[in-house]
Order: sequence, then structure tokens, then C-alpha cells
Amino acid sequence: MQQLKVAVLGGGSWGTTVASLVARNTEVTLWARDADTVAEINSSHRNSKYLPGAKLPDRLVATNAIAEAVSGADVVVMGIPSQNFRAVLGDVKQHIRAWVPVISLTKGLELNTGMRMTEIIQEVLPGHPVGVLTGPNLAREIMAGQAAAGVIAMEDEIIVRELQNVFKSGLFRVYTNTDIIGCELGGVLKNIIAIAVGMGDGQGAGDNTRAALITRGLAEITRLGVAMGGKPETFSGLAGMGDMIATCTSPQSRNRHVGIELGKGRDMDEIIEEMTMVAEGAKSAPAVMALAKKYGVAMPIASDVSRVLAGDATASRAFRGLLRVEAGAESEPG
Ligand SMILES: NC(=O)C1=CN([C@@H]2O[C@H](COP(=O)(O)OP(=O)(O)OC[C@H]3O[C@@H](n4cnc5c(N)ncnc54)[C@H](OP(=O)(O)O)[C@@H]3O)[C@@H](O)[C@H]2O)C=CC1
Ligand SMILES: O=C(CO)COP(=O)(O)O
Repeated sequence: MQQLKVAVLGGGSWGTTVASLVARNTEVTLWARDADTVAEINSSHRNSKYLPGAKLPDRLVATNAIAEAVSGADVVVMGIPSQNFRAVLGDVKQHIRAWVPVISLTKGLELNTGMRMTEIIQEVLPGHPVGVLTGPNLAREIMAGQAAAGVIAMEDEIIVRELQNVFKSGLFRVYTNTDIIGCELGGVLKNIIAIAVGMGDGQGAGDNTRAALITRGLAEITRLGVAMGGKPETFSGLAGMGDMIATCTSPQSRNRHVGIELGKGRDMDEIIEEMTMVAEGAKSAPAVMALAKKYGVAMPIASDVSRVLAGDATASRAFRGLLRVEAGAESEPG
């Protein structure tokens, strides 16, 4: 592979993990805003705040200076949470070279605009090829060396194949896809269903309940995703069904964790206060409901999760409400 220089922005669990994967293939610089994180990565090859116990590759270099990471980069990878994404992209704009592809790792929507991260990239950096890397990819498992598969989605079939080589490794299988909208929305929307599943698990629901929520949840996120321009088959793939399974069943998922704590009757502010990491579904839920309304798509599970997150319903009431709704044909919402 041609030696590309890659900049990964965001020193959290996923930015650090993806930078570690890229370091196996080519030169990579990780930009983190936190000076202690940068110092620890460069001196001890660890990021103990976000990936405790994990050893990072020796050749992974971190910096506090965004210019140092971005100005010579052939590819920029954004691992910044959705509500801070645009601001960081504004700084990227000062330093990025023309036509450099920008890949989003982020699984959220901008709250006040409802925009996907690749739409924000196109707005802030017009002309740069955009893409997403997504799929069932829990950071800690990948750092522990367990096998996983993801998808890189870009419109251009030649660039996407080149970038597939940047991320893939023996234990991280990367497939290509040209459906950016479907792949990106799969990652965003499954987070809300994972909160719903967590709410059930926190109340002691059984495996049948979890399976029903995952299946009906997949149906509703597919309806919205297709209405917004995604391909139905994308939602049966790694970015849809695959990520739903990982996030809705793993004890590592932050979104499912939020749901479990809500299911136990705890207060949302208290739950978020205790967490050091982001739970994108909790942030993006109002934007998702606004899109469901705009596209006229019924999303009963997401709607109930949204009401609980907003403090307008308790998890136990929402759960009972879901079960009370009259069931129609399996192909219909509800
Ligand atoms: N973790 C995972 O397994 C996966 C996560 N994702 C997605 O990746 C995205 C990032 O998540 P993840 O890494 O897990 O999040 P974490 O909560 O682990 O880390 C968030 C990181 O973002 C940094 N950050 C926040 N705001 C800014 C800002 N304004 N400028 C610079 N840095 C900022 C934080 O820096 P600081 O420490 O200084 O606060 C921190 O390094 C999310 O959208 C998530 O859904 C996707 C696949 C897997
Ligand atoms: O997206 C993820 C796994 O694919 C991570 O999920 P959480 O953000 O819920 O931890």
C-alpha cells in the first residue's frame, strides 16, 4: 500500500482505537485536546482514561497541535462526539490540504440542525470526499485483539478501496459500501434502540423481550433510514443489524448502560454525571424524533425512549405503554 499520512482527531476510546488500527498499516498522528492524554500516549503508549489496561502501538504518535496532525495529512479521520464535531471541523479547515478525504467515526446527529456528520463535513469543507467507518465495533474488544468487522462507506468506489486498506488488518475486516446515508444512519439510530433494550434489561426483562425490541427496533430504524435515502439492504448489514446486535447486547455499550440505569428508575442527570464517556443516543434522540416527524415515519420505540430521556415518562411506564399498543401486521409500524 502507498504510505499515506493519516490524522485521527479525538483522543477518546474510539479515536485512539482507530488510530491504533491505522498504525499497523501506515503513519498516523492522533490529535487530542487533553495534554495529559497526549503525554501519556507518547511516553507510556497508553490512554488510561479511555482504554484502561490497553497497550497502544509504539509507532502511534499523539499531539496537542491540530495543525501538526492535519497539515501534512492525506486522510483526516474524525473521532469527535457529534455535538462538538462542527467546532473541531472549523479548526481542521484552517490546515487541511485540498481534496483530502474526511472520514467520520461519529454515531450521532447535530442536535440543533438534525444534520449527519458527513453533511456537516460537506458544508464546512466543500469538495473534500467524505465517508464513514462504522459497524459493530466496541472499542475495548478491538483493543483486546478480538476479531471484528466494519464498513467504510464512500461514494467514490476507487477512493473507498484505497481507504479500506488504511483501516483493515488481520483481526479487523473492513468491507466497502457506497451507501453513506444508510451506513451513517445505522450507527446513529441503533443507539436509541440500545437505550430501549437497556431500559428493559434494567427492569429485569427477559431474552424474548430483548429479541422483540431489537427486531422491531431494526424495522423502525430501517423505515426512517430508507425514507431519508438509505438502502434497505444496508440495514440488514454490519452498519444496521450488526451494530444493533453488538450495542443492544454488550455490557460495554454506553447507550445500553444509560437505558439500564433509567430502567432501574435512576435520574438522567445523575446517570450522565457519573459517565466519563459519551452516550450519543441520549444526545441525538430529539433530532431523530424531529426527522421521524419530517419524513412521516412512525417510530414507537424511539418515541418512548425520547420521552423518558426528556423526563416526560418513566422507563417502567414507557415499557408498559409499548406492550399495551395494539399489534397489527408485522410489516406495519407499532
Ligand atoms: N467507543 C466505541 O466503542 C465506539 C464509538 N463510536 C463513536 O465514536 C465517537 C467518539 O466516541 P468515543 O471515542 O467512544 O467517545 P469517548 O467518550 O470515549 O471520548 C470522547 C473524546 O472526544 C474528545 N472531545 C470531546 N469534545 C471535544 C472537542 N470539542 N475538541 C476535541 N476533543 C473533544 C474528548 O476529549 P477530552 O478527553 O479532552 O474530554 C475525548 O477524547 C462517538 O460518536 C461514538 O458513538 C463508534 C464506534 C465505536
Ligand atoms: O457504536 C458502538 C459499537 O459499535 C459503541 O456503542 P456505545 O456508544 O453504546 O458504547
